Amino acid sequence: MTEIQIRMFQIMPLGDSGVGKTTLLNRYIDDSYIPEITNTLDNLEMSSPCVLVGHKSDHKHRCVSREEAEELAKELGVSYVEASSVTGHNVKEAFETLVQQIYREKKKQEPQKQETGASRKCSHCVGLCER
Ligand SMILES: Nc1nc2c(ncn2[C@@H]2O[C@H](COP(=O)(O)OP(=O)(O)OP(=O)(O)O)[C@@H](O)[C@H]2O)c(=O)[nH]1
Repeated sequence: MTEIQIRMFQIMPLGDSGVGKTTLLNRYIDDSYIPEITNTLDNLEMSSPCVLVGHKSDHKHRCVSREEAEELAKELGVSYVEASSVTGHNVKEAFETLVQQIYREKKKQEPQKQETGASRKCSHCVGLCER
């Protein structure tokens, strides 16, 4: 019988107010876009694993060039993905890139541990099923 492992991760979108954290999550979770969303967060700090998302890639006018953003991602040592909650472009990829990084980190932290059967860590937001 095929063994299925379920891992649960907590993730957190970070960024200035209005960059589109809520809409990005909505697009990923519900595949929906609701443009009028009230502000939900002020500033927060957090450590890696992290993916830098160049959001609103559908926008006609860029605030930051791809080169600048890629340079920043390199400095920070994180992956860079350009995405849009309006069109859904690369939204899935952004979250999957993050989950892959989390998974790699966990593997590094637990190199000896062989898990069998279902394993459950903490709840919220994203679950990854491996076959
Ligand atoms: N063009 C474009 N606009 C977007 C996109 N995503 C969000 N927006 C716009 O940006 C606004 C802010 O989006 P939110 O998701 O509320 O931003 P937030 O980062 O959660 O904001 P806070 O709650 O203040 O932290 C939305 O009302 C949309 O008008 C996108 O992919 N493309």
